[in-house]
Amino acid sequence: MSDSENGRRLHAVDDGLLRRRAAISDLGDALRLLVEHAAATEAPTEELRRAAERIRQAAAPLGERVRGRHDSPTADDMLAGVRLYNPVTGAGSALAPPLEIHSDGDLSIGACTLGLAFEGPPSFAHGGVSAMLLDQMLGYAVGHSGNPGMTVRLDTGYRKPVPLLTPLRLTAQVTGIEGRRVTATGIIAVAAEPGEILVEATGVFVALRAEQARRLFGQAIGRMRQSRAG
Ligand SMILES: CCCCCCCCCC(=O)SCCNC(=O)CCNC(=O)[C@H](O)C(C)(C)COP(=O)(O)OP(=O)(O)OC[C@H]1O[C@@H](n2cnc3c(N)ncnc32)[C@H](O)[C@@H]1OP(=O)(O)O
Repeated sequence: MSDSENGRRLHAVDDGLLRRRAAISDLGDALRLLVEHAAATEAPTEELRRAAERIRQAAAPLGERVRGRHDSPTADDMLAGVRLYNPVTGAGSALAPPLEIHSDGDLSIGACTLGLAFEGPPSFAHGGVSAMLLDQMLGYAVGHSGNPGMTVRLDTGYRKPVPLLTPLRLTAQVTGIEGRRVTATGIIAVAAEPGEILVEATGVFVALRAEQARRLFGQAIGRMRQSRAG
């Protein structure tokens, strides 16, 4: 194959991948709308039954070709950090708010708004949801520092309840690195009052030894390489 033919082929593959990622995001948006409406609806009982039937019908074709536990989604790029179904940040996930994270120097900054589907105490977020957001924030900061690891400890302090339907600002940063252990801290605040801490967390992350990475993720990485080669 000539260079230009190869270039055209790669370009076509990229276009296909981009279109698939856009479609996954679109489906994610639709699912999140559904989840939020389902948590908030006061529609008549018969409408709930009709909706349940229509949703089952819509889900059926998606279930005809599915991946197994160790297969990466074909649209993901684990090495580049593209994880479309991450339950906190994934654009394709029905469960994700989704939380959007970027870095400003050593500081990781996140933004999201939690809908009624995330309710714990009336009108406020479930405490486990706050812990999930902070685990992701801290993990991102740890990865961004160049020392990615898995959470081995997450301490959360709940100072004030986190309001739903209110833009939130989250921040995180690495505070210490000792051998394989990285410590990070983070907070959740209302975006309009970023100085007032609602929830704070400190996490300890441990870098995997090569044999641990092979034991835990070897099958998934092997399948990802196979599917890329094919
Ligand atoms: C950009 C990408 C963004 C991605 C964000 C993702 C965020 C989400 C991250 C997660 O949620 S990860 C999923 C939840 N975590 C897990 O499932 C991890 C489960 N734990 C394990 O599988 C093992 O603990 C692990 C393989 C990580 C480590 O096992 P080891 O047997 O190597 O640990 P070891 O007991 O030797 O401890 C290593 C170090 O950590 C320390 N350590 C372990 N547990 C600890 C703990 N609980 N608190 C404090 N330190 C702890 C331990 O003292 C030791 O310190 P030293 O090296 O200084 O001796």
